[in-house]
Amino acid sequence: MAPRTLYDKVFEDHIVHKDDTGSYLLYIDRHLVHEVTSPQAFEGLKNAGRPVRRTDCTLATVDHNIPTISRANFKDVESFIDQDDSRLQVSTLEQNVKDFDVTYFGMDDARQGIVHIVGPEQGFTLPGTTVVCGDSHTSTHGAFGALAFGIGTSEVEHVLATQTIIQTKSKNMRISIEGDLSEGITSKDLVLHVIGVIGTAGGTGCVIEFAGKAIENLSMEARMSICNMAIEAGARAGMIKPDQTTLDYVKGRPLAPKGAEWEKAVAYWSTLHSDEGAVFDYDIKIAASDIVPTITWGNSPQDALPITAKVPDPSTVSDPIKKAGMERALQYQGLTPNTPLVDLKIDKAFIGSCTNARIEDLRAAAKVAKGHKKADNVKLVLVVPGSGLIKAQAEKEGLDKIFEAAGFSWREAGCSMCLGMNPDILDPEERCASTSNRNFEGRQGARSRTHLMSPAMAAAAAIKGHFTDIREYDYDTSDEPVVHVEHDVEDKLLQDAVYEHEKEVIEDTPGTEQERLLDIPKEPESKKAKTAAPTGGNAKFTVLTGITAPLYKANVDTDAIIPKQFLKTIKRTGLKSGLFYEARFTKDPVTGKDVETDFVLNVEPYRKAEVLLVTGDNFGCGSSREHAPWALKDFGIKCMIAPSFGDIFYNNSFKNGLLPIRIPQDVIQNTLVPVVQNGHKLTIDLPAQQIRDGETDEVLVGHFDVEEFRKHCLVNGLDDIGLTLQKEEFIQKYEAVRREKFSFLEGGSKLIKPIKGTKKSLYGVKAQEW
Ligand SMILES: CC(C)[C@H](C(=O)O)[C@@H](O)C(=O)O
Ligand code: SF4
Repeated sequence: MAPRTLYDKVFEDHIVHKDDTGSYLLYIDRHLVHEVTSPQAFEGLKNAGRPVRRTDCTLATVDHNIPTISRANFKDVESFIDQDDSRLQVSTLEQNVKDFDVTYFGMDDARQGIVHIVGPEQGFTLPGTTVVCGDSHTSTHGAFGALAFGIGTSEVEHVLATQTIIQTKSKNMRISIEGDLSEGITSKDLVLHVIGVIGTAGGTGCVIEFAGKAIENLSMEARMSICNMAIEAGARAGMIKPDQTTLDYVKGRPLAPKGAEWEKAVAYWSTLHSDEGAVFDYDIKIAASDIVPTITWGNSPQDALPITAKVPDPSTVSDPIKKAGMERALQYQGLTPNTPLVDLKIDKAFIGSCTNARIEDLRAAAKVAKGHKKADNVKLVLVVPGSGLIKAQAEKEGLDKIFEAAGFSWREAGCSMCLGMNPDILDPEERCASTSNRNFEGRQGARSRTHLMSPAMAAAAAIKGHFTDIREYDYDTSDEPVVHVEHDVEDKLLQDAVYEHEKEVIEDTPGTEQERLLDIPKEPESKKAKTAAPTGGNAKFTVLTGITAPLYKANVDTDAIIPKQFLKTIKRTGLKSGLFYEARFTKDPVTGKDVETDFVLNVEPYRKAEVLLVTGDNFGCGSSREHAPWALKDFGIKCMIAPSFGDIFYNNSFKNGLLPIRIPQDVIQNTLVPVVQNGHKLTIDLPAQQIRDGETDEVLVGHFDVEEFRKHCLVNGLDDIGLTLQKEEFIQKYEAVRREKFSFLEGGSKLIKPIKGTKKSLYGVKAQEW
């Protein structure tokens, strides 16, 4: 067999079926679910009368909408969450997990947390597995050598119903970080540096394998921070080969295989690495010694600079799109060219998110904060642990006390100010030192200004009041070691989280819970997904002649297409008014009401546009929110043309009957833009794969690419789930092989036994009744 990459191996081990058009059906081992992207998926299942096919492969928690204030008096969601739409989203998930028998960590369970922190913490995420979630930062789990990627809500429904996903093979990219990182340089600096080098579209169409000595020397926490931000480099996924560090992290986790199953798993995992001579489509090498403390200045994660640099100067840039983008970012961020970054004062700091809210991150921030006070100009420093277990661990180590003494605010677990779907937001024009992963316009609140950096740098900025080079920071080393790391406390907590089922199993039956589960009969037939004939999901897309609105912008992220406040709906429709909300509306200073701007879709004749013609790369990058295509569709847009698209957005568009077309930038600019002025129409002929002048019928683009399977579904308006369920026979065959070959994956989230009745959760309140 030819040498294969890590990605090739994991991909191939999950193929359920490959069709003639080159489209694959992949089996999904682990599905994480949160409240934002699941309501419409569960509703779809209910409407079609379909069950969740593998509840053992599914694990749900709440993270985005929940307040981070103390839960000491928490009784229930209804009384605890003030914001109506947030409460509805959380309570909808609570109902759905009951209706579909999905394992769930709710707000009264110490195991609740950000979905990408909970999965690895519980050992639900395992090397060599396929992991999906309706969330772009699912790439985090690739740190274990899993193939992990974000999906849209339609795909969430598809996975819930079929335990599979339709995929095409991505390209292989390797980024090797050679040599050793310098003293004080963290994984966050490393990944920001990488994105600064390759750009936010650099990984488009690829799965990135991070390799090299600097990566191998990193802890699992640090590796997760890197893979987490692979999505910010435009990649489908990021992966790191599993090694001893991985095994040490996984072993003993509640859902990790035990006994003979562990040995079997380790034997398989040891085969998961790129073979000598494996071919990468792109092979990038970066010297670790080039990496210094790095922060972002603009509104894209690629706007990364060494902390020693100055705010960039657009007058030195010749490319007009780049120059305009830079000017816009400087204006939005309130920055003057050539100001040293260390001279920029901050208003708030945020230490948290799925990138940097793990115990190691909190320890790094506490080390900086210890013995100091936040600067007077800093109004708030939020420290938000990634999960209840991390919170408890940090408290055992006394980190909460260090933060509180420094004037920081110590919170409960959740996504918090990373995107502010809960009450944690910045006020307009506030500048924030943030350990999160996105600095898009409006990300942390309307007109907020975000700068991304490592936990140590964010804490240092909070203490000094301005951005600070951590290498020059004056640590307080007067006392005993700043953080006394008690690893056994963490281990104990994890064990506590499973003590119930372990006791039960060991007493009842020989062997582990997992081995026992292998003997239980398959799910009753009545619970199996029904093999329904494909139903018409979307309107058919054949030939469209429509007004085409030009949009002269690059890197339009899905936060810009539909901001966070519109994600709180539990429906797929009604999003028209939220489309490009920040660009389309401004607040009247007197009445406070929304007033339309001169944004292209507010101007006649483009109010009736059916095609969006984008001149810059990477349209729809960032978050996996399917609300972006839903909003476009609601507005009346049916087709988007751009030089390139964010991967998840591209996928989501097809699922909703929209056609995204990739056309080279020079053709867009020189051939299409001149034609579409003043409402002149374009004809998009999908069967012929051509773009013509909508009025003269002159051929403008003789051929555009679209994958055969996607075209077939669009032209016939087909529903993917119906089509996949016709492959039931193949899915069952795969499952039979899986039970044998990957027996250590059986049981999954069903190995978690709820903490019942007399047992108290770490918050002193009763855990969920099952
Ligand atoms: C809400 C969810 C769809 C989104 C994502 O996919 O990333 C969120 O987690 C984010 O970070 O913007
Ligand atoms: S990026 Fe932020 S909002 Fe998205 S999952 Fe991570 S913490 Fe939550």
